[in-house]
Amino acid sequence: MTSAAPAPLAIETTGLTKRFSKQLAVQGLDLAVPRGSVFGFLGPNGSGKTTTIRMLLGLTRATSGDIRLLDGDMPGQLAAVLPRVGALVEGPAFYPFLTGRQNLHRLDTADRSAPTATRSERVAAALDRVGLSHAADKKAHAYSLGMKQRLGIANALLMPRDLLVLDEPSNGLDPQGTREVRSLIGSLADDGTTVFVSSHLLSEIEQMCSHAAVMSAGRLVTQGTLEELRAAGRQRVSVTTPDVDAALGVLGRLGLDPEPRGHGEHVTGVAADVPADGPAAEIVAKALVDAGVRLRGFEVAGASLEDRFVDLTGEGFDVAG
Ligand SMILES: Nc1ncnc2c1ncn2[C@@H]1O[C@H](COP(=O)(O)OP(=O)(O)OP(=O)(O)O)[C@@H](O)[C@H]1O
Repeated sequence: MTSAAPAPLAIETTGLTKRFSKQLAVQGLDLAVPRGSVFGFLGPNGSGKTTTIRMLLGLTRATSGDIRLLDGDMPGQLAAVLPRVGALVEGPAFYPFLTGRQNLHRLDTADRSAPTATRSERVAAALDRVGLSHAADKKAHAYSLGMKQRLGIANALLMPRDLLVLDEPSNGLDPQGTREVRSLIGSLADDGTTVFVSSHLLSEIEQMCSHAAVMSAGRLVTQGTLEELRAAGRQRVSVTTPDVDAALGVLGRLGLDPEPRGHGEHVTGVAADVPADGPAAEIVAKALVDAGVRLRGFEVAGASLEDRFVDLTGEGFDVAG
């Protein structure tokens, strides 16, 4: 599934495939990342996310398929495209006995497209952007993991970027570090930068992304806006009412297959699964009310992305933040 409105794409891959000697790590990937989106690249460990990101950035060659990054072909137009892309992949190596600021100066020196004259200013701005100004002159070995990760993101922000590619930016972080990184990503997107962020945590993607793609065993199983992905799943409607027979009749007439909730004399209502193309919850509620069914409770459940993804991949996802 792709986004309904054909927006200009920041990343587009066609049939992208990577084979390691015996193993197909990525198979026929057609990825469409709209500009301005915060795009979550979700999948369990080993599903091919890092391999895909490495191909996108020209760090490894695709076995077959095409990549367009910011309208340039990769890796053909790598030299023109990469200065517009900030990346955090496998965490940059920092010198522990240099300060955060000194580390960024060093990394900026290595970037030939980065003007020397503005270096100090840009380093200070990047540290400020990630909330590390107060720790700029502390040695990197004294940084927490979350601070190191933010320093890595600051490195990606030393130059103005149209696209940020972040591979598992909150991997290994405690909940506080995870929150810091998450809110930082939200604020980057507010500036209009497209952010492509991988994670194996569904909750993280749900909290910060506008779009997502799901990988399973090297294949893309779905992509789209979070609303599209949610809407494509089944839901379960549960009604609490004393008018059980009437409610069963109404739901049946809507094409659903309702069943009573509760046992014997303790039937408290009815419930029914609503398929993705079934009536919307508000239609069900209105039909019940119009038919004079007295509602004590009306719940819609199962509209979670987790259910949807488990349906699609047959795998559970880590949901903990
Ligand atoms: N250099 C390599 N040589 C051989 N196999 C590899 C290599 N790199 C990755 N793989 C394999 O390709 C598959 C996809 O790995 P990849 O690292 O892309 O997954 P991932 O979704 O990023 O997982 P993780 O979150 O654990 O990094 C895995 O089965 C992995 O073992």
